[in-house]
Amino acid sequence: MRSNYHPKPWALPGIDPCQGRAPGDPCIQLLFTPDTPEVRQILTTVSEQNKAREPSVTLDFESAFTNADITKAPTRKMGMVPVPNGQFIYNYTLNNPNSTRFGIEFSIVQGPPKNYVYQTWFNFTNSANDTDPFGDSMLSFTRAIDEAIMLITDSNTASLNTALKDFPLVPPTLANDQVVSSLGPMFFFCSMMVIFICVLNQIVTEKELHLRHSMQMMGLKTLVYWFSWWISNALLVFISAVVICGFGIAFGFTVFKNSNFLALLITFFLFGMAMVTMALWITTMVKRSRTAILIGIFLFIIGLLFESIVFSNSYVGYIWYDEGTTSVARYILMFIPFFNFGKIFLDMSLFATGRFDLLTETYIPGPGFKWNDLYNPIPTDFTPTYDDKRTRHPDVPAPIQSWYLMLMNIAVFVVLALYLDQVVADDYGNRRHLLFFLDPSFYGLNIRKKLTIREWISAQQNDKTKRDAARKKLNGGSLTETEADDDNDVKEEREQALSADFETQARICNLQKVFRESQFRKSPLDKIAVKDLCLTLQEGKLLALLGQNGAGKSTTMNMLSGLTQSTGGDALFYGLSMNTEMPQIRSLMGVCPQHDILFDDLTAKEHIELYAGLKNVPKHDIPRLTEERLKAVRLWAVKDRLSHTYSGGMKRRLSMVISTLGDPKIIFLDEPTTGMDPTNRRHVWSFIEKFKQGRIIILTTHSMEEADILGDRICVMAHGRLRAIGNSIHLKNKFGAGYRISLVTDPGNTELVKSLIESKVPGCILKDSSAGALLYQFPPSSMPYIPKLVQWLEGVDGGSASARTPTNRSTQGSAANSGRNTPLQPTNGSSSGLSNYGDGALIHGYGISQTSLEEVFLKLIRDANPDGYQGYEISSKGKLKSDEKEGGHTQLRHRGTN
Ligand SMILES: Nc1ncnc2c1ncn2[C@@H]1O[C@H](COP(=O)(O)OP(=O)(O)OP(=O)(O)O)[C@@H](O)[C@H]1O
Repeated sequence: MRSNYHPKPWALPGIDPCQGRAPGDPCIQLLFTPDTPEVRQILTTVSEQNKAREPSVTLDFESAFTNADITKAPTRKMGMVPVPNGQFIYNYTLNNPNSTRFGIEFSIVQGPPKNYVYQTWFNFTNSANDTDPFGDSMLSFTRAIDEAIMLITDSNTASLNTALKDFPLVPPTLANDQVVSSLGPMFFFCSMMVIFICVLNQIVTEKELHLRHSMQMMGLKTLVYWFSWWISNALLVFISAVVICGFGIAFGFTVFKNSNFLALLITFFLFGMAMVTMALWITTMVKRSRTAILIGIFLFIIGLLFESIVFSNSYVGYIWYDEGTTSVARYILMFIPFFNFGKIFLDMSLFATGRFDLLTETYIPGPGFKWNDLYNPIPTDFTPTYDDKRTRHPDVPAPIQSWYLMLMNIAVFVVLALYLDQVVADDYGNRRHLLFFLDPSFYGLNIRKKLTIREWISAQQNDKTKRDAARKKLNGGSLTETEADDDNDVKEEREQALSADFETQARICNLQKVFRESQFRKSPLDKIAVKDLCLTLQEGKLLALLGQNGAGKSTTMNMLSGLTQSTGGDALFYGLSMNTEMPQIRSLMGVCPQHDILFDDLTAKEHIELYAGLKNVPKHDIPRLTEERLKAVRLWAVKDRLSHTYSGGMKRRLSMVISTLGDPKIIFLDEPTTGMDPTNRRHVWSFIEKFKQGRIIILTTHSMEEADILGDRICVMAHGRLRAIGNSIHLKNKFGAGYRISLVTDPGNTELVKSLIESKVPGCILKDSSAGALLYQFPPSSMPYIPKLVQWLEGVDGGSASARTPTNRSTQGSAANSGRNTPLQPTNGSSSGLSNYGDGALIHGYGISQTSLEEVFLKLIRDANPDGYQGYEISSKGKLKSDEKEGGHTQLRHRGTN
């Protein structure tokens, strides 16, 4: 602050000029009453005296105001205006704040002695026309009046009696409207932001839980998905807009009472919809719900500050339209819905409630917001002359512009949401080309020629040749594994899949999936999850897909079910190509994905109704279907419980049932029985077994028992490649170690028994011999000798060994006939017997077992991982731990295997 130790005197100036709200605006210099000759004489003297002091100020008499002029603001600079009385001065300055510089009311007592009593009205505010009694402006005025009185009268006999009074200020009764108009944008913004954050969270959670994918696999179209979100929220936004307007009116806020209801409703609705659409757009770029909520809160805070600071009054609210503010800021802000909302709500508040002028501390009442005001530029104030062009903000656009901008916001966000939804990679790595919209197939126009099966196969082969060449180049001229290394069955399967003459309902040709290290270039480090898979699939047959963790089973299922795009190859289902006709395939398809994709807040019954609806199941069939399917998997009793209260196994069963809705011809079951207890698992098996008639089913599992029982054909994958294929018996015979027989004899007869066995079964291998207990392994080459040996052991060939018929006879015969074991009566293919024919019997007991599917699986996995497979527990030397060997049969503990 400036110090002033030696203040200097200065001459008091004359009466300074009046001023309107803005420089040059109309104003009144003086309102005076009563209009008597004596008063006019005093004021004429004042005017003349002042000319010398302030030549720029002309204090001429104007024509008198009548009571009818009480609300008429000045339309030009006026001098001294006679008014009817002091009350008029009060009312006039209240109705037209800051328009008048001074008021004066004389009550001259004629005497003697003569007493000049007068009261001066002044404007005790900080803005235009401020004439506070402590400033020189007020002092000059009273000096001028007193001087004039002294000049025209005998100062020895007359006396002066002066009083001061300030102009009336804002009536405090309208304070609540001031709160609404200044805090309104903030408050109503908050209510819409709640919906915004909810939408963000719900959609991203749905994405995170893959619920959307599941619905899409069940036939939900992308546009329908977005539209359903948009329309359901439109309803919510409409209800909340009605509630907000209703509350505003019920609480009697002027901004609501004095505004056109429809205009208000549309404003809130458009703002809500713009925010909802903005949320839809943001969800396309966010994968985790936590991130979505953080973004929502961030925008909420920014918006709140914006509304509370920027749009709380017209000084800052219209700053964007000032000449000094760069228009770039305004153009950017136009894309933010809460900017557009804040602007129009401020406009409405100004029209409806007027405004509280912070600088002048004056309440300026508004005329109300009518429909037509949407098209009127914003007035600078709401004096009765606000229709006058000069009193309007020249650059502030009419309120309707905010509606147009919010509609523009909605359109832009819709386009962005739909576009980014296609080009931003999802959790499965799916994304379309940046220019996907130029492809006619995107619009359902299939201009590609439908290929014959021969052409299709040839296209797949050409494609593979190119891929191989590219990979060879990338790997420095070699391919790590080729088809030549494949097992014979796998080769045969490939030939069938690639033969146009082989008739089958579905075939997979050279299917490949590469997960890229980099989005931009190929690299030797790219993960080949599935490599040139060729398979044939037949109706009524279930194909069980086995493989270690990370073998590529789920990726295969995901590609076939359209969840992930393949990076090479194709599949044909009933003549429809997976790559180009997935929407048609989806209508034939049912999927039970690896992870349950259920809505927490829906019951089992509601899930079935939802998905049956998506699958176009006739409405009248749904109740019957619900009962039949839920009973089949034993969920009928809990059909009305919310799915989040279900156990893991129950959820799995529900997912399984969902995959069977809509009578699909192709069903993908990814580990359908994970987490189920043995009883329920058997129910599900039974259901699958019945359901597979006339359908193609592909099932992945880690349960060898399940594959053994359900699989008409079993294939084993490792490192994305098919390693073996065939029915259970075929695989056991081909890859198993053959049979194992354990015998118990007297220790003294050990050598005799050994020589007998070895003579009966050439090529058998003694694995263990201790204290009369012998363990033999018979390789597949010795299979022809096994029946004879068993007869000998049973004593039915008249030999010396004797044992009673095993109580737990193998079902191998029937299994061999059908190519697999009987469902629901699983067997490990073993039998056992116990000699009890007295002390003379050579063999006291024996047990026989065939290699299990698990052993076959483990062998194949070991062969595929010569250096040890990290998915299994291995010792430091890379050998299996000894405590994991059971009864001579190697048992591997598989991580994550049920
Ligand atoms: N989105 C992805 N990005 C990168 N690599 C992936 C992706 N999804 C899968 N993979 C890789 O692809 C390989 C095959 O995975 P997949 O899920 O198909 O195996 P799986 O046989 O189903 O295994 P599990 O039995 O554990 O379910 C794995 O090495 C995995 O790490």
